[in-house]
Amino acid sequence: MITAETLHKTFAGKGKKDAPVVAVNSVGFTARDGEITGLLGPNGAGKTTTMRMLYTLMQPDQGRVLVDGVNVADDPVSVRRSIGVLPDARGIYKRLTARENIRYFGELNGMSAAQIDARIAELAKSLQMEDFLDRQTEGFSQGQRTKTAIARALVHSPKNVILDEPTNGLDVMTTRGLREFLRQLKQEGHCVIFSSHIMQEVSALCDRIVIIAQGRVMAEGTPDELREKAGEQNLEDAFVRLIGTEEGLHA
Ligand SMILES: Nc1ncnc2c1ncn2[C@@H]1O[C@H](COP(=O)(O)OP(=O)(O)OP(=O)(O)O)[C@@H](O)[C@H]1O
Repeated sequence: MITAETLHKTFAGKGKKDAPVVAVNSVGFTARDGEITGLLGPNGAGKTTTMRMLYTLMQPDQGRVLVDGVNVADDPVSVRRSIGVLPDARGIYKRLTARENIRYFGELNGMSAAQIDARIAELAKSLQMEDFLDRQTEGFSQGQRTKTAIARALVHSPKNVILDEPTNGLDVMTTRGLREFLRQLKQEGHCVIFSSHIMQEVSALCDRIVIIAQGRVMAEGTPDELREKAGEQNLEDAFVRLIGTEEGLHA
């Protein structure tokens, strides 16, 4: 379970005249185990910055993050072991094959060679990576890179999974496969958080949705709760009403 409490993050403006950018302004929500929680918001809403604070890459100016009850600021090392992260910059090593990229992370997490091999076989099957698993990743398509980065994030079977725009740039079939995979993680009891600016993506997958715009949580709840809150039958109309603009909510 991941809880964000009143997170704030402001970036200093660059250049003499630039004002500071308030990227995240009092964001709070809880992502439960066995559920998929979606952070939905237009470009620049603060999703990536929020996620970076969840996965210990960035420290909030105010507020705190609890992962399974542990304050990230108190024990970032143990928290990192219990989370798997697909960062916005996928950052896979291009000289290594997909298998070597995944294996390296397994080693960093203290897994044995046999454990790593078994886990890679499982992930490669679920993510349909078998055809390119032993190719060097230089020249990989965006979908192949994303799958490699997801497998690498999950090699140590982390309880909590944080994915920044996982379906960005993926084709329809790959997206469907990935959705199935995320549902499988949920069924296994993992806590899954992912971000997206595509309303249809979030509504197809999420148990709970946190709508973020201009660094703030505009609304939060199940799709039904959001429809009720907005007084709209149609989820898309509900989003538009809650966010106050249609900008950025479409594919
Ligand atoms: N390192 C940084 N320095 C300065 N400003 C930043 C930095 N990182 C983010 N920002 C600003 O903070 C705001 C929120 O950015 P963020 O990347 O969190 O949004 P996002 O919701 O993930 O957007 P997108 O959907 O476009 O990826 C933006 O105005 C962005 O320009």
